[in-house]
Amino acid sequence: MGFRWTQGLYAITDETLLPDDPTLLSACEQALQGGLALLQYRDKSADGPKRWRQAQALAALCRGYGVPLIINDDLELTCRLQQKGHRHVGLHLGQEDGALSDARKRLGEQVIIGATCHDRLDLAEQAAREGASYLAFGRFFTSSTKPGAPPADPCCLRKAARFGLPRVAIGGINGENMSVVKEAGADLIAMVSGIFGQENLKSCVERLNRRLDNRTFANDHG
Ligand SMILES: Cc1ncc(COP(=O)(O)OP(=O)(O)O)c(N)n1
Ligand SMILES: Cc1nc(C(=O)O)sc1CCOP(=O)(O)O
Ligand SMILES: [Mg+2]
Repeated sequence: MGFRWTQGLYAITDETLLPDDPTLLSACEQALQGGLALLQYRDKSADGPKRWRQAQALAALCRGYGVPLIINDDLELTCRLQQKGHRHVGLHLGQEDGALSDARKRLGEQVIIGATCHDRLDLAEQAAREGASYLAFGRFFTSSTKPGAPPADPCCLRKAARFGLPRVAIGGINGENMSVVKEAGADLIAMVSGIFGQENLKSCVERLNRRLDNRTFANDHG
């Protein structure tokens, strides 16, 4: 199965917006129907059994849509899914989440591993050297999901083109402001509340995709 994941919308789950299994799975399925490049499972709780159950369900769901599932923070969970045969599962690591080089050794060369770089090119350079598959920059706008994330200027996206890796923009992005990061060079647009905080998720994601593809940012009210 081939996955084309290097451009487009990157939806990230949130345990407050999607508090139980049916809500989580139904919302993710609708978003996948609308067209995602990547889906990230982000659950900051310490409930291991819940995380394992939900991650397995999302991995099965994503496989049906040909979309990679990225696990936030948790190398062990990613390894367990890999051992279960889920070859389309990857990992996202922040600066406090363990060494990217160790994760790359454990997971192998083919697995998608993303790295948080804030707005720092030195962190991006290190992540690229250690084998990152994509580089994530942000936060670009005020984020209700993670208000304390350090702010970033969109110009870091353009400068990061030198690493030759897909660039992810994150933080407070929605249909109204995503043109700013897209025009600055973002390949993937990551959203929590810009997707999972909305109604009618399939049509919401379709609308976001139309805006991205057609670059009809200012006039698209559809
Ligand atoms: C695509 C993407 N970019 C950045 C982050 C943030 O990761 P991190 O800094 O580790 O913060 P937490 O998400 O763990 O709170 C991300 N998860 N995904
Ligand atoms: C998880 C996360 N990381 C960020 C960073 O800047 O590294 S901002 C963020 C929250 C993104 O949620 P929303 O799209 O609702 O703002
Ligand atoms: Mg993290």
